[in-house]
Order: sequence, then structure tokens, then C-alpha cells
Amino acid sequence: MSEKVVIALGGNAILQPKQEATYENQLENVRKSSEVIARIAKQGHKVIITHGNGPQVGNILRQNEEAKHVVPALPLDVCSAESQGFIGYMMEQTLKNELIKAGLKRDVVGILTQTEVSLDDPAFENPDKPIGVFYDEEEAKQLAKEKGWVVAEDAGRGWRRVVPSPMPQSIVDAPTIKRLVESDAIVVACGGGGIPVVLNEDGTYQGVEAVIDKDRSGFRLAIETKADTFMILTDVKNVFVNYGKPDQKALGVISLEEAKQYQAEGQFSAGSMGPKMEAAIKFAELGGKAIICSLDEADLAMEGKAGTQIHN
Ligand SMILES: Nc1ncnc2c1ncn2[C@@H]1O[C@H](COP(=O)(O)OP(=O)(O)O)[C@@H](O)[C@H]1O
Ligand SMILES: NC(=O)OP(=O)(O)O
Repeated sequence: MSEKVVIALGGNAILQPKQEATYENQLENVRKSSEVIARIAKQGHKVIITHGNGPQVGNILRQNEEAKHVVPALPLDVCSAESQGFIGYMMEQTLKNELIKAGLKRDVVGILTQTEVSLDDPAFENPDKPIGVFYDEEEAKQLAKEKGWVVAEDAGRGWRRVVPSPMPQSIVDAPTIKRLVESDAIVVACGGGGIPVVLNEDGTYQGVEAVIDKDRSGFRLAIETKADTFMILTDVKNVFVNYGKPDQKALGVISLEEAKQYQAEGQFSAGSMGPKMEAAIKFAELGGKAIICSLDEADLAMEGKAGTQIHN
């Protein structure tokens, strides 16, 4: 049966932790992701793809800062738009090419998406979204002193610059994205969580400096486009309970109640699996099917044969 699916691509789908952020490395990773997404398209599903931008937006911001004596630096929301544009370009092109190779005639279109946030969001006072490259603690603290950055340790992987990450309130372009996907186009949207904007009193929008979490925006996108399935792709085949311990257990098909019970036990780490499970549970609560699985098993997971699947 054909489903409407929102697929949120994890960081590894664009750049692996130890890789240099060259165009060639990123293009090749995105191409491999597109191979898998083409298989899902071949299954006959209507597909919306969203993706992260943490490493890329951090690098663009750094390029701006390093070159500011020559070219004026641009604000973070503009860097976010730039990263969404260049990753979207790689996805559109590689996916189109994979569809051509598979003999499938489907339009692929990228939408430079704005996401509404609230200026009252406490995240503006508490930056916690890691972006850019990893540093060791000493270097990170030195950079924080020199450049006025806020830095923090990122899930045991090293130190990174952190920026505000407000909750997405709504996806400004969701009606257009919904129309496009319902016309059978494959849509790349809301990359990097979307460009953060606030609604002015007169009903107009303006950009704000932040980076939105892609799993949270992916959830909103799935709700606002009335998707049947919300699929979060990452670098583990399943969500685990007792993760990293000798008695860790992979979760397959689980009920919403089970998922909530594990969440209440604190099984999912903040900053990695925590926000993914939070988004998946909220989607299942509203009646949809939520899947968390690895990129290479995404097509199997669509058939119910892989990954962690939360059913209401
Ligand atoms: N309970 C858990 N089950 C599975 N993975 C977990 C769990 N808790 C933390 N993780 C970690 O979450 C990581 C995925 O989160 P993250 O690195 O933020 O993903 P991405 O960059 O793909 O969006 C996995 O690589 C794993 O190390
Ligand atoms: N915007 C965002 O959530 O990016 P990452 O997934 O790369 O952290």
C-alpha cells in the first residue's frame, strides 16, 4: 500500500564524524542515501525528505567569521539557508540520478523552507545545539574566550560550539510541500530543521539566529503534511534499552505504551536518541506510524521488516 512518508536523514547520511567536510565526501554520502530513498520511491510511496545541517552550518558560520575582514559576515539564519540550499542541491541531483537509473519518472524538488519559532523560547537564553567540528576541551574553551562562543561537550564525542535551538512551532511552507508530495513529486524540505523565522505583529516574518533540531521539525512536517509514517534514519539499526550495557536489547515493533514506559525510565540519552524518541512518540500518539532505523535498512523498515517501529 502506498504511504506518505517523511524521512529524516541523520548526520551520517551527509558526513561521517571522522571525514573531512569536502564537497566530494558529502556528495558521495548523499548519493548513497539517495540510492536507498530511490528504493523507497520504487515501492510506490510518496516521499518527503528532511535532513540535518549541524556540521555544515557550523562550517559556513566559521567561514564567515574567518573572512569577515574581507567580506561582511552573514547572520546564522542566512548560514542555515545556505546549508539547506547546498545539501538540498546534492540531494535533488543524486536522487534524480538514482531515479533515472531505476527507470522511474518522478519529479524531485527542493523547497527552501522557513520554520516558525517563538522569540519567547527559553532556548535563546540557553544555547544547546552543537554545530560545526569537534574540538578537544582546551581548544574549545580557548575559542570560546577568543570569539565569545558558547561551547559544550557533545554526547561523549568531543566539544563543539553550541547555539540556540528553539522548538519549531510550525512549518511556514507546509501547505506547498503537501501539495507537491500529493502530486507525486519527491520533496526535499525543512533541511537543517528549516530556516528559523519569527512572526511579526503585522503578520510578516523575519529571520532569527538559531539552528532548529531536524527531528523536531521533521515531526512537525509529518503532522502538517498529514503523513502516514515518520521515519528517522540514523546510524543504529534499532533503538535499544540498556544501550551500551551488556544486557542491551534491540526494540522491534513496540506499542506506544511500551515506548512511553522506556522513555519514563530514562532509556534514551538527551542530545541523541532522546529527541528522536520524543518526536517518534508524539507522532505515534497522534495516530501515525513512527520508525527509527538505520539508513541502509530504510526500505526493509518500510515493509515492517527492520528497525524500531512504534504503533499506536
Ligand atoms: N537507547 C539508545 N538506542 C540506540 N542508540 C542510542 C541510544 N541512546 C543513545 N544512542 C546513540 O544515539 C546515536 C544517534 O543519535 P545522533 O548521533 O544524534 O544521530 P543523527 O546524527 O543520526 O541524527 C547513536 O549513534 C547511538 O550512539
Ligand atoms: N539541524 C540539525 O538537527 O542538524 P544535525 O542533525 O546535523 O545536528
